[in-house]
Formats: sequence, structure tokens, C-alpha cells
Amino acid sequence: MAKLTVEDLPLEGKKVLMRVDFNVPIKDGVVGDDNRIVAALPTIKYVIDNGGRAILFSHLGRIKKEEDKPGLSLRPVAERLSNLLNKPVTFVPVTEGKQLEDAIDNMKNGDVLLVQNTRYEDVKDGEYVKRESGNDPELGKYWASLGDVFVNDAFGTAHRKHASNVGIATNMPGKAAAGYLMEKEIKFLGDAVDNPERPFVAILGGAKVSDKIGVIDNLLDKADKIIIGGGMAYTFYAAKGIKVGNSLVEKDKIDVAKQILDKAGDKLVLPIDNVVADKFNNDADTKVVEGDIDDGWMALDIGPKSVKEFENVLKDAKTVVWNGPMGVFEMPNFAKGTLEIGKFLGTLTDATTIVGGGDSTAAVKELGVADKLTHISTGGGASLTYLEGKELPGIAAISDK
Ligand SMILES: Nc1ncnc2c1ncn2[C@@H]1O[C@H](COP(=O)(O)OP(=O)(O)O)[C@@H](O)[C@H]1O
Ligand SMILES: O=C(OP(=O)(O)O)[C@H](O)COP(=O)(O)O
Repeated sequence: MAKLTVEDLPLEGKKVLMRVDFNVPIKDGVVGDDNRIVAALPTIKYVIDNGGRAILFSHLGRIKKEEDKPGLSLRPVAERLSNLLNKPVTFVPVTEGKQLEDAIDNMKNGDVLLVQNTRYEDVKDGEYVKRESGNDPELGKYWASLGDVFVNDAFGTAHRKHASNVGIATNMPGKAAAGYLMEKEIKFLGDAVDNPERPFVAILGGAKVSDKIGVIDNLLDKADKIIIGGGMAYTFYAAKGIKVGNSLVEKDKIDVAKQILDKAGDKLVLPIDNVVADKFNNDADTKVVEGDIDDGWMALDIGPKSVKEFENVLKDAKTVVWNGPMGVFEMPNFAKGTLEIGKFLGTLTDATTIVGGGDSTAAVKELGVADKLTHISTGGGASLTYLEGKELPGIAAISDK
């Protein structure tokens, strides 16, 4: 990699500032899916096993007013991390000042400390000042002054230009390195986009075309096929003059969809048939229809012929990137298309299969096929930004080798 990695840094006896993405679901003070914490363990372990003092920073949720803070404390995450590492983790409930500085001074080699949610800095004295999210230069400088070196392992946050990732890194030139998770994400997503083993097939789904236009545009030049499912498919239907009934359509994106279709030729693969419903409800009346969708009906999942067609396109693929569900996956009656595609990807043992995005990740986990896929990205927005071919500020700020 062209960037410094954690293995390039001196660690023994050093105060190692680490940005991780511990933005995990928390309910009633208990961490739900801890995948992002587990994914950061190799780098944390490497740092402490090599005599570093690991000082961890992460955001959690979004803080816009003082009352948001108590529910978004990182304390439950410190407890989970401590269990996973099987050693104590010092939790510091503030983001600056003497209490934090004293706690860092008291650390010994191999100790782990977690700083309070960096977005506590976004609200000061009741005012939304966005010190963290606005990358306040003084804040990045202050946090950088607390350590000797910096390791950024927060891929999920890499599309943000915030004080705790970009701010710290820019104040530590030559000493800001990527962690193992960051390295792994860059390797898989980077190779898929820039150097894929072919055929390279992208599967895009989810609600809106508008969220993924940049991705389609970028991948049209790089992928051999782009499969489109989910709500976004019906804006393409409208662009082709196929009747969409009450399906989700972004009217102001029909022209863009037409341009994409013209450019794509047969590279773009749309659903042949769909499961349509008479209302947006799991208990709706449903039927499978090919092509035109009548008024009063909305497409909420891809149909069985579409699944077969998509599988046919995927079967010889050597690289597959998947982002976004094929239907309204939250409702069991419209989850089948997403689940079938996830299951099929699990059978492609000769291919590099990469999944990004909250819902597609949830689908492959629920199916139990996550282990059969090559890489499940820890970033939704970050992986999309990568697939758009855009620079991620968090990665750009890491020191070059
Ligand atoms: N046919 C459809 N009609 C309406 N909404 C849909 C349809 N297909 C998928 N969706 C919705 O798209 C949302 C997920 O989109 P998105 O956020 O882009 O995916 P991801 O979380 O994987 O990045 C889900 O809430 C899902 O219900
Ligand atoms: O969970 C995240 O984004 P994601 O759901 O798009 O992966 C990241 O932690 C970024 O969080 P943010 O979108 O509040 O800046």
C-alpha cells in the first residue's frame, strides 16, 4: 500500500492515538451488533502487543443538542471492548481537558483507553458548534497533541472529513498510518474497482436511484455487468416506457436513467418480473407480474424469473460487489429476492464477493452466508463513496509511505 500502515510506526512505549468506527447500534445501554468492534480488534491487539498505549477515539450517532448526549455515551462500547479483549479498558467520559490528559499520563505500555464520543464536541454549552463534524482546526490539533503517533482504522468514517480522523492525521504528518481494517477494506474495494478479476459484476439495489447515480456512472466504465434491483429499478422501468403502477419512481431522475440506459447498452440488467402488492404492507395482496405493472399495484420485490436471470449473469463472475437490497427486505413477504441473491453469492466459491451497505449486510448475516463471502465491508456510505471512484478524506489524510 502507498500509505503508511500500523506496522511502519514505532509503538513501544508510545501513546498511540487510534481512530476506530465504533458507531454501533446500542439499545437500553447494551451494544447490539458488535461487528465493527470485532473488526477493529486485530489493530488494537497489534498495538498493545507491541508495547503501545492505545488511546481510542470514535463517534457514535449524531449529536445536535445537549439532550442527545446521555444516550450516545460510548461507555457500553468500552464494556463490550473490554470483554472482547479480555482486559480492562479505561473509559474517559469526556473528550478534552485535565481528566482525559491525566488518564493518558497514567497509562502503561499495553493499556487501552477509550475517549468519550467525539461528537460530544459538536454541542458546547447548548450550542450546535460542530467542532468534530466541522473539523475545527483547534480540536484536531489538540487531540493530536495527546499522542505520539496516529493509526486510522475507521473505514466506516473515511468518507467524513472530521477532526478525529482528518484533523488528527493532518496534525501528525509522517506519523499517521492505516490500521489493518482500513488496509483490508482498501484492498478489497480498491482491487474490485481498479483491478478486478473479470467478469466483474456489480449488484445495486435499495430505494433510490439518486443515491447511486455516481456509483452507476463510475462502474459503467469498470464493470462487465451491472444488475439493478430494488426500488431503484422502477425509475429505469419508467425510463424505458414500462408501466410502473404505484411503484417507487423518482420522476426527476427518469432523464438521468435514460442517459444511463443509452450509455450502458446491455451492460445494465433489470428485473424481468416482480412481486407486486396492492399496498405497502407485509400483509398486502400480492402477485408476480412480468413487465408492465398496473395502476393500484407496486413492485416490492424482484420475481423468480429475475432471480434466475441475475443468477445466470452472476454464475461465471470472478468479482462481485453488492450494495442494496433487491426489495423491501424488512417485510418478510418481500425479502425473498434479496435472500436468494445472498444465498447464490455464497455458492460462488471461485469469485471474490464483496458486500457493502447496512441492509445487504444484514441479509447475508441473517442467511448465515456471510462466512462464505470474501469481504463484508464495515462501511455503507464509505464503500459507496469508494465505488463512486471518489477520494475518501479519511484515507487521503493518512501519511504516504
Ligand atoms: N421495491 C422497493 N420499493 C420501496 N423500497 C424499497 C424497494 N426495494 C428496496 N427498498 C428499500 O430500500 C432500502 C435500502 O436501501 P439502501 O439504504 O440504499 O440500502 P443499504 O442499506 O444496503 O445501503 C430498504 O429500506 C428497502 O426497504
Ligand atoms: O455508520 C456510518 O455510516 P454508514 O451507516 O453509511 O456505514 C459511519 O459510522 C458514519 O456515520 P455518520 O453517517 O453519522 O457520519
